Amino acid sequence: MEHAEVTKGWLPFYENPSKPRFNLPFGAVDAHCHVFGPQNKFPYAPERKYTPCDASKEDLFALRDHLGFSRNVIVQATCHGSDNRALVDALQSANGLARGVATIRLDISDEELHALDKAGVRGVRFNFVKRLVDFLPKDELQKIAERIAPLGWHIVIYFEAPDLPDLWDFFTSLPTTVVVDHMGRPDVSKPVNGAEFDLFVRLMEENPNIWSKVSCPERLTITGPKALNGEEKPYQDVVPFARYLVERFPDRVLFGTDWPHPNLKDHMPDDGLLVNYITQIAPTIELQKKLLVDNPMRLYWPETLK
Ligand SMILES: O=C(O)c1cc(C(=O)O)oc(=O)c1
Repeated sequence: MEHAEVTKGWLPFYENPSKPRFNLPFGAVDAHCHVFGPQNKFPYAPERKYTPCDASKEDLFALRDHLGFSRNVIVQATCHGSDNRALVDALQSANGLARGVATIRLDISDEELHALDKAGVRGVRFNFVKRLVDFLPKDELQKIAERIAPLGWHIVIYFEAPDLPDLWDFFTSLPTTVVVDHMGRPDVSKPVNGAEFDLFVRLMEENPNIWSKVSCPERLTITGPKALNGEEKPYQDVVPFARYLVERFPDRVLFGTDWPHPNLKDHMPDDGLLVNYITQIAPTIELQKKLLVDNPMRLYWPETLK
């Protein structure tokens, strides 16, 4: 099998992250993380826009235990396209402690859809970030939405803030719960009460089916400080945005590490310090429990709550 070279300048995930000072609440879910390959078993998709370092299920589960999470939600990474085999393999190895978000095409058969559901997939991802994917036409996405809705799945959307006005009608027409990746990627140099983030807040305010991941400060930050070298209050420029959403929509927010942090150019965070970041955006025990336990369990393991 041909071995693809890792994209130039690719930053590998942080080795030996520190132990978080923040004790995660019992049953905490890392609701956004990925597995990459390993490519000799699960080759990357021909249409991918980057080739990462492998980041295996074993590495992911070891990180989960080290940081003190109980469960993972593994999101299909764009480098695997709509080939969900690495995701399914990880889900099947997780003893029920992982759920998945897949990427699918409309030509998927009902049998394949049900196999994904059985493996633990509970959602599909629609990606509108130009540097990551060639978009699928919206009418195709609409049809995918109609196929997955009867399974009780939800839709994860990834887009950048300047594209929200154009995508608004599409997003608000979706028939399922909708989860926005990384707060819709606000420009954090703009005010938290400015027009750009106001629009995002309005999206959530007017559409009770729309949730947000308050993840990826390491991606959104401009002035840091970075989660490195023991920094206890990292990414202060992102805090007001995430904290606003956590306090205003406490029952519709999720947090994930985004490990292994694809496409970071500037630095690779120490994941232990990234966990400490959570106390800045969810300052009370009650908010922490909703963000890290109650909300992800309701969305991904509802059967355990009956
Ligand atoms: O911003 C990114 O580069 C990025 C990429 C991917 C992916 O390639 O799936 O997922 C993410 O959550 C974020």
